[in-house]
Amino acid sequence: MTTSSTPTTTGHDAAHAGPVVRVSDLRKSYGTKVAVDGVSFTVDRGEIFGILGPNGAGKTTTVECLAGLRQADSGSIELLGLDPQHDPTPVREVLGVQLQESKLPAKLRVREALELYASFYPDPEDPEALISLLGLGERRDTPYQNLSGGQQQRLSIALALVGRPQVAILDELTTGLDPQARREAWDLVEKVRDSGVTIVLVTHFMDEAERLCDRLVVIDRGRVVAEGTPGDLSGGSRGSRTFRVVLPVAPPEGLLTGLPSVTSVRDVGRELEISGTDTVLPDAIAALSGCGIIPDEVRTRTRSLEDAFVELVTRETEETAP
Ligand SMILES: Nc1ncnc2c1ncn2[C@@H]1O[C@H](COP(=O)(O)OP(=O)(O)OP(=O)(O)O)[C@@H](O)[C@H]1O
Repeated sequence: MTTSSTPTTTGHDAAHAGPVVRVSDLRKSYGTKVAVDGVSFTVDRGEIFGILGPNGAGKTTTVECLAGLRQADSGSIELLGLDPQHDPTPVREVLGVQLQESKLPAKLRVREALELYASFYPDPEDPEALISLLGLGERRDTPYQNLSGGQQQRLSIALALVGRPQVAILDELTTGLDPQARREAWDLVEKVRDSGVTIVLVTHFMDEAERLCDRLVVIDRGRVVAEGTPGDLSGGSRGSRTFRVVLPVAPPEGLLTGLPSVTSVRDVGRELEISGTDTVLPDAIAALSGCGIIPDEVRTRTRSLEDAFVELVTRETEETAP
C-alpha cells in the first residue's frame, strides 16, 4: 500500500542481504528460573513474524534480548548485521520497539509525544505523516490519558515507527482492546508492513497470529516447540481432515472404518466424528449413500492454529497477572 502520507523507510541498511534477524541458541535465566532455553529463529525482510506462546513462555525476554534491552546469558543475535547484545546503539537506529503496556505521561498530547520521540533520532519520520497513517488526526491534541485503549496502542505503534526503523517489535499489541479496536490494530500492522517495515509480533492470541503472521515460532517454557506458517502449524497442508455427521440409522459395521481414507470413527453424542486423509469426506459420504444412508447433517471443521497450539503447548501452572 502506498499513499502520500505513508512513511517510508530510509534504508539505514537496505543493502543487508539474507534474514534481517537471526537468533541462535539464545539462553537467559533469572536466578534459577530459566526463561529462555535455547531459542533459535530467523526473520526475513518484509514479513510479519510471530512469536506465539502462553504467558511466561519467554517471549518478552527473547525480544528484549533482541532489542539489546536485556543481556542474554549465551547464544547469538544478529539484527541487520548488527549485534544488539554488544553494540546496542546502532541497533536503536534501525529497530523500533513497542513494549508491553508502555505508558506515557498522562498529560502528554499525541503530537507532543511524537515530536519528543522524533527528537531522539537523526532522521525521524514526519510526525504528521504518522498521525495520518495511524488514524490519529482528530486526536493530535488529545492528552494521553484521554485516549481510548485502541488509540493509546496506535500511538505506541507510532512511537515505535518514528525513527523510521527497518524492523519493528510489537509486544502484546492488542491485549486489552475490544474486538473492533483489535481489528483496526491488525489492519494497521499490515499497513506498516506494506510500507516496508519488517515486523516481529509477540502475542499469546492464536487468532492474531493466524490472521497476521507470515511465519511464526511457538515458544513454550523457553523453547521453540513449533515453527512454520500458520497453515503448516494448523496442519491444513498435512492432509488431515475431520468432520461430523448425524445419520438417520447406524451404518453397517466396518463400512466407514474399512475405507482407506478413514483413520478413525468416533461416537460423539448424536454425531459421528469421522477423521482421515484428504478425501475422507467424499469417500465416507459416497459409502454411506451407497447403502442408502443420507446424512441429516454434515458439519466440517477446519483444524485451527488454536487446536495445534493446545496440542503443542502444555500450559505452565503459573500465576498470571490480572
Ligand atoms: N525480571 C525478571 N525476574 C525474574 N523472573 C522473570 C523476570 N522477567 C520474567 N521472568 C520470568 O521468566 C519467564 C519468562 O517471562 P517472559 O516475560 O519472557 O515471558 P512471556 O512469554 O513474555 O510472558 P507474558 O506474556 O506473560 O509476558 C516467566 O516465568 C517470568 O515469570
